[in-house]
Amino acid sequence: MFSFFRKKPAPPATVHEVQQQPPASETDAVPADAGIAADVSFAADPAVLQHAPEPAPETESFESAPAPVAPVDAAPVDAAPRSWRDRLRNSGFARGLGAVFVRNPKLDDDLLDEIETCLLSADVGVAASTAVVAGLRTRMHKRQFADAGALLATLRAELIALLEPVALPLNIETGAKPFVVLTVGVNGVGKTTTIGKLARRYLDERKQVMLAAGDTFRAAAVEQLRTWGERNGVAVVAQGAGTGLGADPASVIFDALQSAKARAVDLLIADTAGRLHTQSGLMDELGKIKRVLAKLDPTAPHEVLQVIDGTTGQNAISQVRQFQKAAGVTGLVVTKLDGSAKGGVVFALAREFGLPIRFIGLGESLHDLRAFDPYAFVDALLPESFAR
Ligand SMILES: Nc1nc2c(ncn2[C@@H]2O[C@H](COP(=O)(O)OP(=O)(O)OP(=O)(O)O)[C@@H](O)[C@H]2O)c(=O)[nH]1
Repeated sequence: MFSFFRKKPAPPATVHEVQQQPPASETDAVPADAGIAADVSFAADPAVLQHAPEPAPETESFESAPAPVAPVDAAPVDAAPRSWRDRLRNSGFARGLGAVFVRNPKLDDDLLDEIETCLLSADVGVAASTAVVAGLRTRMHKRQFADAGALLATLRAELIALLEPVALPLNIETGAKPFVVLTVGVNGVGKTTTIGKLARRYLDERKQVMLAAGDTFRAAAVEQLRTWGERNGVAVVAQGAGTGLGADPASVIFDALQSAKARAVDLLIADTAGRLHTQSGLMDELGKIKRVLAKLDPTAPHEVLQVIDGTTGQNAISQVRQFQKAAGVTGLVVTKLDGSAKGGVVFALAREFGLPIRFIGLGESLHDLRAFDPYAFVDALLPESFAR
């Protein structure tokens, strides 16, 4: 079904494989002439050569077998989005606070201790939990709450106030063309899946999107992006030979930016391999990717988006600290908040770093990557009767 082309450009330039399939139902979402399979040529460029040690593969074209279905493709595209509350139903936060308030408890220090325990066990973190409960305690001692309901209303307001400063949407309309998003994070947090969902979101906004398969460590990640790209009409730049494994990620992403610029793409989203924040060599590689991108566009990447697994708990804090140091993180995505008892990490991150939380992942469907909305998030976590 899908045609793959392996090209042998003028040596010794890198060979990257690029495919574009017009989407079955949205041909107009991506202009026909946006396809880059037919004319991609990677002319020898000193900057490319400097970062491209891979030998060029033989020229070859063949019909591929259907690619394996990646999770993001398997997700029903047009399934009706489920509510935040529905998605966060398993949150320990919601259950814990619900249990505390359901019996209309007495306004006393024990109640505040119970609330603090709920916040701590949902991974809100010591600093944020203590600050929130201390504020409630002061007001309670000043007799500012008529009943438990009034206290809960203030708790809601305090939690929203913690999150509001970080609820800053990702704005790709900055004049940068393309706007470059470099996606980073530890292994398995949901980077590749998030990229597929993000690409879909911006395709739906009629943006021309390109993906760079900079995860040259995990074959499935490259396949996942390729499959996704083929089915949605999004060009994917990857190392040309088969899996693309072992290629220099900086080189792949550099070439992707070059292609994206040549084709006036609006948004380039680059995947990177998962790495432990404690692996200093791999962390340094992110710095190299940024330096190489800056050779083509001194303002790129325009967003370094760190994906955090919302079930990670407080370890998320040290992850962000290390990635911020190595890659200058400018925004966060917190995934897997569905099915997590620990959604409180969002508050801990907000308080600790003040970094924009761009999106949160509430499930595996394409609709489940939501722009971060602190009101909807907090109301989904609090007992239903108190949500505004
Ligand atoms: N429930 C749930 N699962 C998610 C969410 N986001 C991602 N996942 C799942 O998390 C798993 C890992 O996702 P990947 O996108 O492969 O993770 P990755 O960060 O690219 O992995 P590495 O390349 O190994 O670093 C997949 O099974 C995804 O479907 C989410 O918001 N909710």
